[in-house]
Amino acid sequence: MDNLLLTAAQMRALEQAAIDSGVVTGLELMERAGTGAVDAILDEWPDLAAAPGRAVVLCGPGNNGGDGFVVARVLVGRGWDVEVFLYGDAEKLPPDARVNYERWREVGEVQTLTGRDMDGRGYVPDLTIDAIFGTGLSRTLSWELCDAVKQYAWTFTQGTRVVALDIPSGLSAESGRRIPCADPPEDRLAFPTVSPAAALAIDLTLAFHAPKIGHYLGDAPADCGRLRVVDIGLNGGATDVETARLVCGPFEGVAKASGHKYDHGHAIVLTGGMGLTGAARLAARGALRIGAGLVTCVAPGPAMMECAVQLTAVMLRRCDDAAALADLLEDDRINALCLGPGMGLSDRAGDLIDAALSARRHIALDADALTILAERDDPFAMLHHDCVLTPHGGEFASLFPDIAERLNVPAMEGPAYSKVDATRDAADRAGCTVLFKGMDTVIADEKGNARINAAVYDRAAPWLATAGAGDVLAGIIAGLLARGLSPLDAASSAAWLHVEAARAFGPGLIAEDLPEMLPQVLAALER
Ligand SMILES: NC(=O)C1=CN([C@@H]2O[C@H](COP(=O)(O)OP(=O)(O)OC[C@H]3O[C@@H](n4cnc5c(N)ncnc54)[C@H](OP(=O)(O)O)[C@@H]3O)[C@@H](O)[C@H]2O)[C@@H](O)CC1
Ligand SMILES: [K+]
Repeated sequence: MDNLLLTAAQMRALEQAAIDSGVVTGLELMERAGTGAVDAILDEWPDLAAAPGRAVVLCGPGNNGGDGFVVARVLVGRGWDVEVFLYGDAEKLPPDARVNYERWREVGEVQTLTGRDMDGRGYVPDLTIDAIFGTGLSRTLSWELCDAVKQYAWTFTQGTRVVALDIPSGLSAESGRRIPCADPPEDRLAFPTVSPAAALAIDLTLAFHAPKIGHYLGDAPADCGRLRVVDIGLNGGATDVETARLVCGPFEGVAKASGHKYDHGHAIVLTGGMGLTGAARLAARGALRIGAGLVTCVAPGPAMMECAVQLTAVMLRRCDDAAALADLLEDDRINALCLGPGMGLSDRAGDLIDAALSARRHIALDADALTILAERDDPFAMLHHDCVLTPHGGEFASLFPDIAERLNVPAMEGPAYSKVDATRDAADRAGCTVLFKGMDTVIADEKGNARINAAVYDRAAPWLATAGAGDVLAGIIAGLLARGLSPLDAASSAAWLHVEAARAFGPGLIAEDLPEMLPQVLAALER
């Protein structure tokens, strides 16, 4: 289950296609955006609807600024007192924005958005509208703009509701990251520049038509405040360019159909040595709770007793070396493996990984398995398209150093390289599905499909940052692979369920709780 997210270029293409087809003009879309924004704001804060107040609208040089002029005019029409500032040259506004600039000029003044005078208005507005940049931001922001917005924000953000039109100004609609501000002049070096997106402390972001990919990545969830979508009457989201989708639920196959236990697969989880089996046992519990028919922990001799006293429904087999694992995998009912949690970095662990990869099963590779691969000359030589790699940021940088470097350099111009691009490139190189963890988990496969499982906005799950949570995720993936989901669907569903389990438990969560919350999460899906 998923929802389409758009790049800035796709949004422009949709808009252009609608305009070219003659069903709507750009001016009508801008009117709908501005009117829809005011409706959404007054719906969000009924006190503002009940008593019109004072607003400040900060407009920029493109169509986002045009939306701002519409908002200003509509607010005045509803009894508001509005001041408008423009960053840029009114003569150079694009045509639709220019029309709305002129319409606004019939209603009120336009002041210049500079550092001067921004901090001395003599009142605190009830509402501030950020309409400086939208999806067209394409390069480093000038110091003068950043300074002006900072001065305004420092004086007024306490007490004013701040709303960003489409996306907070300064954020890339592709990467969700802040595009840097230019360095200050020599005599202002002591005054740090701050991105308008951060300085304004935005309470609400109103995305027009659909969320953009950047709304769910990088700095955006912290900078956007709440995120709402404003319908501007554009049809659908179909584009001919591959894009990313937001994971909004588990994929087909997670709900359990009737059948014998072997119809639901047999997952095995390789443990570490004595004293190091906890991570694998957590993973195994996740695999079993998500419905794998059978789950077996596979442990070396010295760790057998430790596992035996802890496991009941999860089965246990001894396996001392790669040859023993290869023998075990002669049983073709074993259809999925989980490798890595607590496995250690020994040569034995490396040999076990090779034996597993040679046996061509569905395999979730996590933690130590990723570290072992990253140390190899060719980490991806033995991977195949039934594998899922689940790196966090550090593991991703070890496995794909050049891709991580490209992702981490500040984006000076658009469209910015995003975590979606990076994960897609990583999956292409690895030849399998990659799940790049974070609050903005991105899942991509080797065919170019990409999805975002966002634990942000009203799905925030801060309690997931706890030891062992990643091991459970790897186990849930292995369980879903055993049940026959494709690597992309297994990884996406697992990421979604993992966040839902954390949210269902709430504060105080520890990793052991995650598998135990899955029945409740699954039951809620059936209601
Ligand atoms: N698509 C749709 O369906 C609809 C879109 N709508 C709205 O339009 C918005 C997109 O409009 P947009 O393309 O004009 O982009 P926007 O962000 O306003 O500004 C770009 C301008 O800024 C300039 N510029 C760029 N970077 C800069 C910098 N660092 N410093 C200084 N200047 C910089 C750039 O100049 P240039 O690069 O051309 O030199 C250009 O002039 C979208 O977010 C939504 O709000 C709605 O009306 C409803 C329908
Ligand atoms: K904006």
